[in-house]
Amino acid sequence: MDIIEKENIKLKPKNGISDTRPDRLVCQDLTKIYPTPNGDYTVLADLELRVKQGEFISIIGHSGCGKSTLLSMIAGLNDISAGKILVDDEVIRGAGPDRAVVFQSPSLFPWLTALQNVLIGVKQVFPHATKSQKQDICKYYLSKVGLGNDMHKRASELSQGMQQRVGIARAFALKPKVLLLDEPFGMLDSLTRGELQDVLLEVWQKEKITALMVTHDVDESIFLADRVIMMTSGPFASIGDELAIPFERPRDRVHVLEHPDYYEYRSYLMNFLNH
Ligand SMILES: Nc1ncnc2c1ncn2[C@@H]1O[C@H](COP(=O)(O)OP(=O)(O)OP(=O)(O)O)[C@@H](O)[C@H]1O
Repeated sequence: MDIIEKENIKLKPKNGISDTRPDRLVCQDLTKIYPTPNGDYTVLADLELRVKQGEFISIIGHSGCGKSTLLSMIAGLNDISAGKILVDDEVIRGAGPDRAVVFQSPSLFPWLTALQNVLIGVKQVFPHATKSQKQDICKYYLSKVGLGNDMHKRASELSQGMQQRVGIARAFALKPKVLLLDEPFGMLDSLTRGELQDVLLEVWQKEKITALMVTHDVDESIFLADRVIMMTSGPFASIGDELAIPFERPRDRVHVLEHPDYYEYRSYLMNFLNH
């Protein structure tokens, strides 16, 4: 028996922990076909995924396997070729405020302040709230991400890390049912990346929004998630395996790194990616 098999046997029972929370998000037989000049390209085929209310999922897989395609279909920004996506048992049709997205680059309006940038979405999602209620929602989340003193600065005056903090505040301020994060820290230096992972976890811990995050970083996937989903390589990609991460919450980076099971989880994921 080689090391991988041993690790599989040790880890599998932990994946069997029963979770009685209802499903928030379900992908059924999800297929995505892109037409290309050389014919149809089936990126995802018959993908099945169930995510519980309040669960934090990380999605890892090789470059080009279809992670962003999956996320953009859940966001309603990319057509579904076959199958369906349900949020709280209702089939989604296009984008909606119940699903907020944080992209790698937050695409803020540079001439508007951080507060004004967050307000744009809040005005659309809460049209009946008073002006001060809308402002309070934005200020609350901007403070939560550490921009309490910088919310009146124009986006063009903010560092990349600060802009991504605005992106996170903007997503949470919409009070979505599902938060979709597509490599949100991919462009940041490792120190800022760690800081924003902590910020994200802190706000998520309070709000318990169902979250799906695409990442290339195995350590990030473990630190943040309740469950890491491993996608097979495309074409015809789907979910190849999954790993439950039962570390207690709230999580502390040092405790997670020192946990006796940490390197077992890490090598399980690395083995998947390397085979
Ligand atoms: N609009 C499109 N038309 C045709 N092919 C596309 C289109 N968008 C993506 N693809 C292809 O679909 C595949 C999956 O792309 P996707 O961006 O979803 O992968 P990914 O896993 O997120 O990649 P990465 O990790 O590098 O960001 C790739 O082969 C890509 O070239």
